[in-house]
Amino acid sequence: MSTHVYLLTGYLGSGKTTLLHNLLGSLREQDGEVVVLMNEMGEEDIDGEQLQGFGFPVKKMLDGCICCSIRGELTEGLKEILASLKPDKILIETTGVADPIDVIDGLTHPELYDRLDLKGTISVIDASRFLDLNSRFQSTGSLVKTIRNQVRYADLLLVNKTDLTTPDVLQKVQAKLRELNPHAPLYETIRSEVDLNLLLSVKRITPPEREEQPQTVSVQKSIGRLSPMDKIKQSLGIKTSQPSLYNSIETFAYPFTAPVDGEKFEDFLYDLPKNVYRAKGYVLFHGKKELISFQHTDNQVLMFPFENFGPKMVAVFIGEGMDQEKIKQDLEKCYVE
Ligand SMILES: Nc1nc2c(ncn2[C@@H]2O[C@H](COP(=O)(O)OP(=O)(O)OP(=O)(O)O)[C@@H](O)[C@H]2O)c(=O)[nH]1
Repeated sequence: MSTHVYLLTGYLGSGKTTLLHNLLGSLREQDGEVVVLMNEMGEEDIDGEQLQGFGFPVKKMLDGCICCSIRGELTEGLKEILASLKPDKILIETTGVADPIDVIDGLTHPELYDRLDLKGTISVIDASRFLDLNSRFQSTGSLVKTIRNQVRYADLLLVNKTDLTTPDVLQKVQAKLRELNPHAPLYETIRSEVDLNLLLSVKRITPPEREEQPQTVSVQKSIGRLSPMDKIKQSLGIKTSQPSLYNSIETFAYPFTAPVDGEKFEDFLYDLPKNVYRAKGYVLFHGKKELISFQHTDNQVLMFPFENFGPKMVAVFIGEGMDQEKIKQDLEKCYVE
């Protein structure tokens, strides 16, 4: 029997890890082996630390983006998981800037094709930022395709963070999502809370249901038949040699050398330039004992005490064209003199 695979996608900070938390919490009460495969951009793993403790193996790929190591790490990782753990389900959380098509490429590697059954792609959308990201990236052209593909190729859409938006904006978000993907079931959520059974019964949307894509499919005429990977691409209506848009995204990690002033650090996060899409990590505030886990997306800063076993004090930044030196200098001003 093949292993069921669920792909969790969505832009940076949309709520994928929160969804994994919820899913693992519910799956713990059911039978069957579950393995989580996640990748974290940058050198440090922040989300993985927070997923420990559910009793399921969490396999991490830290070395860059899932889509760039598709024939290497993802394939090798999956092969290893299948051989050693023989799970019933694999949940894959992709980095927020992965194009689901690239990941589907990896899953359709010839050696894995028969052993994995991709049940569907679940896309988490940050309702409070979707319209802004869509128009902002449209003007730069850099990530808009990835963001749209995360919607377009989803088999189920979770419109998350509805608590941070108004009914009016929500309606516009839904209209835009429906334009991109008229068929996927769509659920509004807060903190990615949704009935587990709805997620697990996700079904791949088959080609006739998909909107016609403007791109033409380049069939391998010389061979006369399509490889499994190209079949998937064809079914998705895309070219077989689509370049990844990932290249323009960069990450860096900054290890803290001492505790910081809490207020200065909060200001630092709020003042981060717009081209820093995400910052997250663990930090110690001067005079306090407990570690603080922080999360930053462009309109939100969240901090909470973190009592798990001791992760390193580190900040990870994800963005485009970031002035790393300036960010590090600003961060160092947060140390207590
Ligand atoms: N207000 C609010 N916050 C949320 C909601 N869902 C998630 N969050 C918070 O948003 C932040 C980002 O959520 P994550 O689940 O880490 O998002 P992600 O998509 O895994 O982020 P990346 O790993 O960077 O791609 C966290 O601090 C969450 O607690 C929501 O519905 N409402």
